[in-house]
Amino acid sequence: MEVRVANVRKEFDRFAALHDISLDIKSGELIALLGPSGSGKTTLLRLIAGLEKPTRGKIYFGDEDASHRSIQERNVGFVFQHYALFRHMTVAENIGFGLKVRPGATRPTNAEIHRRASELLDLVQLSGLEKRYPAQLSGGQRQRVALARAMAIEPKVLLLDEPFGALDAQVRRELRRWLREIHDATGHTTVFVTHDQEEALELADRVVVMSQGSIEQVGTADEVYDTPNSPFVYGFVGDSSSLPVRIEDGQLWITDRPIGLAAPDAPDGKATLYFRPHDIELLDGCSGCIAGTVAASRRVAGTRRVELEIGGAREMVEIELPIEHPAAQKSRVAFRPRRWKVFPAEA
Ligand SMILES: Nc1ncnc2c1ncn2[C@@H]1O[C@H](COP(=O)(O)OP(=O)(O)OP(=O)(O)O)[C@@H](O)[C@H]1O
Repeated sequence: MEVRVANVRKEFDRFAALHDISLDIKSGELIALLGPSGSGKTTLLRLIAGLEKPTRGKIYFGDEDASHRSIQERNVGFVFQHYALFRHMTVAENIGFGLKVRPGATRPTNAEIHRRASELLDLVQLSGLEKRYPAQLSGGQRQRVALARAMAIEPKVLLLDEPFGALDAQVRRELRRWLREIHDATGHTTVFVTHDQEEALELADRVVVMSQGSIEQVGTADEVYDTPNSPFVYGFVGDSSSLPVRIEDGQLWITDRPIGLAAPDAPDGKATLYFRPHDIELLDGCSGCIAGTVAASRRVAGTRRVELEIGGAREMVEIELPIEHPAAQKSRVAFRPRRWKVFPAEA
């Protein structure tokens, strides 16, 4: 089911948690809402679910305006961070619950509910555990059951609010891969909330980067990582380095030197250059590049982070080199970023 969020604003006591958000989610897509705490991810998810009503704007399910439909009428499946399984019900009963409480004629027979629960247990790779109670499962297993329960009602949309947030890093990574496989097998339109950029980039067809109640950028993992469209996205999705520069006639300068980068469309004046610390080309000589003195260097996992003091500008910038790269030992390093962007300097 395609979902369209059209100019949605959400206020709580006049505080705007979401400012006029628009987002088109395609049928069968796996979308990650990514942003820091308080950016509005959960509010957007709850609006799509029907757990909140927009202050302004509309939410469409297909062609239908669903803004005032209840969560049951929207037929969405929801999984929360903290396993909301019924403690006194077995795994199979938990999974079948949504079907069992369906009214009258729409309620499947017990045999059908049983069959559906078995199918879903197979899908989430928990066959054999149907008679266990939630307390007898690991955290990761409980979240698989929660997902099976959400899928049992054949939802039009699956909404997952940090479903792996309470689990340790390794289980999270396993479940992440597993969720992607389940999604590819079932094709549910899925919206996934996370504040973990690695999770969003690995899992989602498209990532929606949110900040302070607004959408900063929507794109595939590659688009959001390789071509961030704001300083916020540079900083939040992956590592970034920045340097104050000046633009004159479309050329970038640091103090009295042009650095060999052209931004013909940028207005003259102060600006900030952003790039990824690893996405650079080291140069031997330097007429038209960025040059600096190695001030510090440290090992970070499989790479070496080198802090350069940029001549004259008294600015520090960080680049990333292979661990044993000789340039890290040299006192002078010259480089040019491969992919970069300039944004007007903040006033
Ligand atoms: N029911 C509410 N009443 C008042 N303010 C709320 C309510 N729900 C959310 N907010 C506020 O709206 C803003 C967005 O909250 P939201 O929970 O959507 O953020 P989030 O990005 O999901 O954060 P987190 O990652 O911490 O869950 C926050 O400033 C929050 O305090």
